[in-house]
Amino acid sequence: MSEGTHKPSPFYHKRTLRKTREECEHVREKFLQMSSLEVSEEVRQYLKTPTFDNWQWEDAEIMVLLQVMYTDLDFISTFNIEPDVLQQFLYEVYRRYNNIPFHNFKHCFCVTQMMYGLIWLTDLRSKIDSIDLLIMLTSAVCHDLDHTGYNNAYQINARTELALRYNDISPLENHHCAVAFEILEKTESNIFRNLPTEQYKRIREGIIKCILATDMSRHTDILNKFKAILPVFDFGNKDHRDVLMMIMIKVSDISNEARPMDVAEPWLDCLLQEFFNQSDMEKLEGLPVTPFMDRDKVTKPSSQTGFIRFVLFPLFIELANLFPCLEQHIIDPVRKALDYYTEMEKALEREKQNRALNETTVKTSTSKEPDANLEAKPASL
Ligand SMILES: Nc1nc2c(ncn2[C@@H]2O[C@H](COP(=O)(O)O)[C@@H](O)[C@H]2O)c(=O)[nH]1
Ligand SMILES: [Zn+2]
Repeated sequence: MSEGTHKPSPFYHKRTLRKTREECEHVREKFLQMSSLEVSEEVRQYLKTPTFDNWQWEDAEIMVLLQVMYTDLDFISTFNIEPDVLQQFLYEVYRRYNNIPFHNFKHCFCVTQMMYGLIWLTDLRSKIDSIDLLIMLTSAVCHDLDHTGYNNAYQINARTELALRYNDISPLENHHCAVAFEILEKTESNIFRNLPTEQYKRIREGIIKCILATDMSRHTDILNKFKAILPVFDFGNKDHRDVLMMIMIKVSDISNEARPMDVAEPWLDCLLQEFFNQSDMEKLEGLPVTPFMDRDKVTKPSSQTGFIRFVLFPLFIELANLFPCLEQHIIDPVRKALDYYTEMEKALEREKQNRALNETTVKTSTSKEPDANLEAKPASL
């Protein structure tokens, strides 16, 4: 579309994404009923592992599980968080994740659950202050609030309200963060309301840093910073801790392939569904089409093999350099996923070649048909 005529409504995508009031109220009631029930020790332990299967749990149960994380990391007692305020916070968070294929409340849960698992697996409680752990967990909970299913490239190219508001600088991540603090501005959902101003300031600064770090356009920059400090890493150094916190939210954010195959693969289907929705919209609106989202070019294996080789491994390996115990939990499963998608890629390639071969055979045989007819004609002709 030409300049000037292209004017997508900034609220174009907002009509159908939002959860309805009825849906929210229904989940809230269930959550409140369930939250008084005791979660078993078996589930509490399972919740600390990257093998946790999110697909077995409905949204109200997921809210209870998030509550368990705050409780079992002792945040309730350490930061004097009232149970009803935590419940209201979690409800507001649930309400403000949209009904979209990938960046939804279940993604929020998975990222938070991975962060929670990493905290336990690395015994991080013995290495850094609780306040940093609180920042990490809460950042994970809030990191994609009100995601519309269209990435930053789209926001910028379509000149959406978010891109305008944030001057094309990480529009989504800035928005997720702003929504988080909108929730925290309300007294009834401010889980930090009993903290002294200085602590609140530190938490706010930390959450902003962590959420903004999830913009993948900053990936290489953040990873290089981490690599540079790794040989002299010091848990007592605030600058080092800040980079580690950013790395850990990044790892958690893109960690689906570190999960068992039957948990991870449906997530890829959801991601591709969201990618394809975006590229369809880009085509419809005459915007540049994001190549890795184009349904005419991308397959499941082609999407994953490159992502695993060039994004996941380089990132996960560095975190495992600091915490060698993570190798078996996040590197080994990703290696398996790479094998799985490499095989799938080969199978698809074979299928494509066979199809091409069949088409050539059909073409050759049909192009021979007139000759055959001719041959069948009487010699006198
Ligand atoms: N091809 C794949 N891309 C992935 C996968 N997991 C994540 N991603 C990409 O990274 C960003 C993560 O940031 P978020 O804050 O938006 O969640 C996501 O949007 C994808 O573009 C994956 O398994 N394969
Ligand atoms: Zn995310």
